[in-house]
Amino acid sequence: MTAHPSKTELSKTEVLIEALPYFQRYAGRTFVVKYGGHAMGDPRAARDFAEDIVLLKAVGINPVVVHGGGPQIGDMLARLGVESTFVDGLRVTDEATAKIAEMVLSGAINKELVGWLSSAGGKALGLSGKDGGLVTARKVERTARDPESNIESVVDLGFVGEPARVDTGVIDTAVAAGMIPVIAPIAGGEDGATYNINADTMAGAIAAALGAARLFLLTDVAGVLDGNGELLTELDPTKIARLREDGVIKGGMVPKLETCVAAVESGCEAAVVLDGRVPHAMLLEFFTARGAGTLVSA
Ligand SMILES: Nc1ncnc2c1ncn2[C@@H]1O[C@H](COP(=O)(O)OP(=O)(O)O)[C@@H](O)[C@H]1O
Ligand SMILES: CC(=O)N[C@@H](CCC(=O)OP(=O)(O)O)C(=O)O
Repeated sequence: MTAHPSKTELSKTEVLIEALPYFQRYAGRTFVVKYGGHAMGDPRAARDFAEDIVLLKAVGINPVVVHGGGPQIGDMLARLGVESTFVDGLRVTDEATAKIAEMVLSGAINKELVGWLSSAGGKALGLSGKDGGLVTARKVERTARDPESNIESVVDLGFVGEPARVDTGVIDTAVAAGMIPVIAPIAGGEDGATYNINADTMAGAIAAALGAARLFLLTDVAGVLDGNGELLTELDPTKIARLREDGVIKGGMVPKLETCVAAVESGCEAAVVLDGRVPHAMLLEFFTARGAGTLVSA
């Protein structure tokens, strides 16, 4: 006699069948996933994240992970008695801070993530922008206008960089060998200095260079919130500019949304800001019709 599947078993198959068109449509495409330092705190969430990435790889999508580590750099600087200041979500970085940022990002966090992915059954390759000439940085130039005198002056952020050139050769080689690249947002400049790059900016530049189909930014909020704390489920570049002018988008959300806009304007189908603390947030967003977080499209 044939045993009939239970209701639970059937609902499991429904989930897989619901995901089938997505597997088919995106097999062979690249997803860049940025894992923010704030989302990394919880080991359970980290394990779920690693499983999601390994599952993407298993269904034929090529995930490329770029990680942050802002809070972890902050903890290390505090332990060493060094203070940090931020301008528009960017850490003002002197030479000593750049060394510590490299140690925390390329050393501790990068290897921790590689470890989680290996435990989930993936083959991960830890890199920074320096490896294989992946990213060449240039110094970030920022100006600020004094509200009283209306005079504009240059704000020196020190060794804060942005990607000037991206050579994806090392990523292509890793992906061809079945590996998952895991990238720390540190790069060398033409001047030989080490630059600290905001991880969202790094992820956006890599997504553009790879022609990624999706950019996911995993953080510690449900997505982009309006002035009343309500989730904004869909945004475009015009709406984002308005929210920024109104002061609704501040701090760490500024580089995140600048990155989303740059990504969708350079051909990425969509960028999504998601809550990385929610179990399997990325799979839910991508493989089900329900969606989660804030979807940015052109
Ligand atoms: N409109 C907004 N909606 C949601 N978060 C916002 C908004 N404006 C500012 N933020 C801040 O941005 C933070 C996310 O950026 P950040 O701290 O850099 O995270 P991560 O380490 O994940 O990159 C949120 O925790 C929140 O404090
Ligand atoms: C220039 C700059 O601000 N660099 C960041 C790099 C890490 C980062 O971006 O981490 P999150 O994604 O966790 O915020 C920093 O020093 O904090």
